[in-house]
This record gives sequence, C-alpha cells and structure tokens, in this order.
Amino acid sequence: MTQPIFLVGPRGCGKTTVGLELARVSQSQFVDTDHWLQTEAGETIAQLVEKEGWARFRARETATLMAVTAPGTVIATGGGIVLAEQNRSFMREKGTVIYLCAPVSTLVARLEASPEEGQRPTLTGKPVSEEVSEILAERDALYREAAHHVVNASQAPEEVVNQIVTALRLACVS
Ligand SMILES: Nc1ncnc2c1ncn2[C@@H]1O[C@H](COP(=O)(O)OP(=O)(O)O)[C@@H](O)[C@H]1O
Ligand SMILES: O=C(O)C1=C[C@@H](OP(=O)(O)O)[C@@H](O)[C@H](O)C1
Ligand SMILES: [Mg+2]
Repeated sequence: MTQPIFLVGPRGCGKTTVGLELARVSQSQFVDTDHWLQTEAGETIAQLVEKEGWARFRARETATLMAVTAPGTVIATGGGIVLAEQNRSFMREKGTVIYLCAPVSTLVARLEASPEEGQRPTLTGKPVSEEVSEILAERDALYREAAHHVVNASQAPEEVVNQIVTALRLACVS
C-alpha cells in the first residue's frame, strides 16, 4: 500500500477500530485525526468546542488532515471531516477513501455502549438516537461523494478489513 487510505463515516461506524486493524494487517502506519488533534492541542474535543466553538474545531481538523496525510498510512478521520468540500476533494485526490456504512441502530448501540464524551460532545443537543439519525441523513450523500469504495461496517472488524483489502486489490487489477 503506497497511497494513504482514508476511512470516513459517522460516529461509531468503526473508523478508529477498523483503521487500527487494517494498519496492522497491511503493515502500514496508523493515524487517527481526532487523537492527533487532541494530543497537539493538549485538550479534548469537548474542551476545545466548549472554549472555541465548532467552526474553530473544523479548521483544526482540516489542518490536521493535511498534516497527517502521508504515503503508506491508514488515516481514521472524524465523522465530520466530509463537511468541508476542501477535505473531500483533498482525500479523493491524495488517496483512497473508504466509507464505513452502517445503519442507525448499529451506530446508536455502539455509541451508547462507548460514548467517549470527551471526544464526542453533542452535535445537536438531542438524544443520541435522534442525533445519529439526523446527522446521518445530512451526511450520507457527502460520505458517498467522498468515497471510492463503500463497505458494510455492521460486520466484525476483521470482516470489514477483509472487505477493504478486497476492494483495494480489485481496484489495483482493474
Ligand atoms: N465492526 C465493529 N463491530 C463491533 N463493534 C465495533 C465495530 N467497530 C467499532 N466497534 C465499537 O464501536 C465503538 C465505536 O468505534 P470507533 O472505532 O471509535 O468508531 P468511530 O471512530 O467511527 O467513531 C467502539 O466501542 C468499538 O469497539
Ligand atoms: O461526527 C462528528 O462531527 C464528529 C465525530 C468525532 O469523531 P468520531 O467519528 O471518530 O467519533 C469527532 O471528530 C468530533 O466529535 C466530531
Ligand atoms: Mg474515531
């Protein structure tokens, strides 16, 4: 793998989990934009958003995406990375973009089991099930526009990785 691989999708689709496993099996570097950004800032996303608002976080996120993009790297993005057209076209041009697609019920179950509030402050102020449904309706078309491949992220992480590896191999030979 030489081109960077960008994993996109909503909160809870498994970008971080699957990205780590994909990097392990493909012996690639792994970067998570949220983790990188929080380490650089020395604060959680919840703290940054509280202090600076979402617009400043989105600017930090774009700068992070540019900074971490490198050959041979699996990049787990944050769920809102596709909101900026600049980010969508950057990812499509620089590498291969994979949309980890899962139904609202699966996303809600995962987020309720593992909310990680420091990294995932509320986006709408609504209960998680309502928020996930509303946000996915707004962003699904953007994930699809950005993606070269769409995979079924409801399966176990190893299976999702297999789907990605197969999609990348097929793209290589076609
Ligand atoms: N394919 C999967 N099957 C079951 N649980 C998963 C899967 N992918 C992620 N999870 C779980 O869902 C939660 C959110 O996963 P995470 O990788 O942080 O998602 P994202 O980075 O897309 O927000 C974690 O608790 C993780 O263990
Ligand atoms: O969907 C979003 O707008 C966000 C998703 C989060 O990342 P995960 O998708 O890894 O949870 C994180 O970047 C931030 O809280 C904003
Ligand atoms: Mg994540």
